[in-house]
Amino acid sequence: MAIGSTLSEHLDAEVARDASLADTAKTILALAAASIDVSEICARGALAGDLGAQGETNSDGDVQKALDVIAHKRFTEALQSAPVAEVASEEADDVMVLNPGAPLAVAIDPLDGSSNIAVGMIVGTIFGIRPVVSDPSDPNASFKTPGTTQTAAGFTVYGPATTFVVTLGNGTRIFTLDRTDKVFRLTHDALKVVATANEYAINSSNGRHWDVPVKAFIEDCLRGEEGPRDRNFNMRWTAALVADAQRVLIRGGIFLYPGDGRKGYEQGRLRLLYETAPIAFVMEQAGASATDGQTRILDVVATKIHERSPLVFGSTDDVACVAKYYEGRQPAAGRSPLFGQRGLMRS
Ligand SMILES: O=P(O)(O)OC[C@H]1O[C@](O)(COP(=O)(O)O)[C@@H](O)[C@@H]1O
Ligand SMILES: [Mg+2]
Ligand SMILES: [Mg+2]
Repeated sequence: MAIGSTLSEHLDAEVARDASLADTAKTILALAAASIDVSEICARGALAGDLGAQGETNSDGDVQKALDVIAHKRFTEALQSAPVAEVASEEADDVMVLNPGAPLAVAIDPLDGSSNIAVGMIVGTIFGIRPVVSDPSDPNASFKTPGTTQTAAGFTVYGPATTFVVTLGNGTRIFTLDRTDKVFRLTHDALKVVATANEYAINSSNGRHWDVPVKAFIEDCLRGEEGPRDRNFNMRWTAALVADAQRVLIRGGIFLYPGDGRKGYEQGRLRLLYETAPIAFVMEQAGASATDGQTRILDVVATKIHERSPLVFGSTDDVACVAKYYEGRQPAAGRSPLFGQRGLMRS
């Protein structure tokens, strides 16, 4: 597809390739339209009111900000006009029933990176689309399938530019909002994430709570050229998963939000259905990887809709390197005499 083509044109091409994606394509268009509206609000910043004003606590224990609620409302309204039967939103306790009998279910994080709202930094929206599973005895049945059942996934980044990142299982592409025509235009076709890079993202203020493999991995990165990884690393943490994910797609590197020792953080902070599974689908379709440390994220099945999952994603060699630490094959340099010498253990 030519650079500059619209998201609509891309979706038409995907449906021409696979007619079973027609409902998914309609749903993506509804999500994109809502993203443009939320983008307009973000672009007004403080002129749009106190978007960071605190309200109720959501089912995950996070205090909702005004923009969380606005985005939830706008996206669920938009999905009402799409072939979507059920929505699992971060900002709703239970699965919402929109159009009974429709074929699709959507998991959505309407506003990702909420702590950035009040300071005017990057935020986003994350979504995963999957087929409805009818089970009269379980209202959450559609969301209890592995991430591999997603027909599409993606995210919007409300940053200096608004971008819409999407996969329908045929590569990952980035579309950038053309504010003049109010359409998303293709700017990054069929992304291919580099196999390794010298950049990692982790909230290191949690370092003392990490488990041994993550501590060892980060210690070895910090040792730079003098450690077993033989090179120096740069660190980035935007506090918005979407922004870190877009950077990894374009520049490579690795992102980690592991489980840690804090109460309630045993499985990390991020939610499987509307954060880690969609990001994993986007990453794999761009040639990158995503794991919870032991298991490929796309193989994990949720047992409840707000379930959390550790998340490690990014350049394949770097993710494989973290997996080695989890397998105990790569302890931090200096931890054991066996691994203490530079160059003995290379990733
Ligand atoms: O505040 P922390 O622990 O650094 O966590 C930041 C992470 O939490 C999130 O903000 C969670 O998403 P929400 O803002 O949608 O709850 C991610 O975007 C981000 O990567
Ligand atoms: Mg989020
Ligand atoms: Mg959120």
